[in-house]
Amino acid sequence: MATPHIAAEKGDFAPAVLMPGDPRRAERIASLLMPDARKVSDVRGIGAYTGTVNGKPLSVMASGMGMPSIGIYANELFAEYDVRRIIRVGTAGGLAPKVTVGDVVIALGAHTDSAMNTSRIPGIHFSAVASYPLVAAAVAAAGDATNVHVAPVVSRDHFYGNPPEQIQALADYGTLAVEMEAAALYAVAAQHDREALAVLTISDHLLDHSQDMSAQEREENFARALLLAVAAAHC
Ligand SMILES: O=P(O)(O)O[C@H]1O[C@H](CO)[C@@H](O)[C@H]1O
Ligand SMILES: O=c1cc[nH]c(=O)[nH]1
Repeated sequence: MATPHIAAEKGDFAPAVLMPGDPRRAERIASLLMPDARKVSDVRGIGAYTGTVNGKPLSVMASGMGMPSIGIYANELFAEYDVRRIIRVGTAGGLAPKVTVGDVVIALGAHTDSAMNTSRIPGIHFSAVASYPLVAAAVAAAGDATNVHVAPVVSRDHFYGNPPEQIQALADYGTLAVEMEAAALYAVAAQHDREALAVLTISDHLLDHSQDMSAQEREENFARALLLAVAAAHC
């Protein structure tokens, strides 16, 4: 049984899926975590892998970039493959002085400028929030690490051209980072009565670009976030 975007059989996916944006990061995570990983789909070059970690089943699949893309994959995984939880393992731009490059943000909620959530419930400003048990598991796995934060992020439709006054206002409201998928993921999970979380590594900083990661570093630097994501996947 296939969907328009996933060529896999029912049962090919584990109940928990780790979902980075980058297909190469997905491949890296799968080979790092799961020596027994097998590729279960490769439509559009979006590899999906299933194996086990410490004897527990896990899948890894990329989302591509942006809310429409993650919305498609999350919908198909929840609706057709009986996936119960998706944990995004992404990168994000820091937007407040409190975070630095390499820090991890557990995204408690996600503001958005996307019409995808505005149009969900007419007349309502939808609150895109993470699933509490997954947040709790990730926080517990972080222990007393000082470079792990639990806070709202903003999911934007545009990568380029963040309006400075908007970024400042978001920071004033306690928002720590900007990325492009969490708000849609949280909404799709709520729609399907499933669970979701985004664990984000700060890859660059909007206020100081001197420490920004290269494309290669963005593909490779996810070890700390991965520990928290696996804890949430298997809680
Ligand atoms: O590194 P990923 O997980 O793709 O996440 C971030 O990077 C991409 C932009 O470069 C967007 O998808 C954004 O959300
Ligand atoms: O600045 C950034 C970095 C990663 N992802 C984003 O969407 N923005």
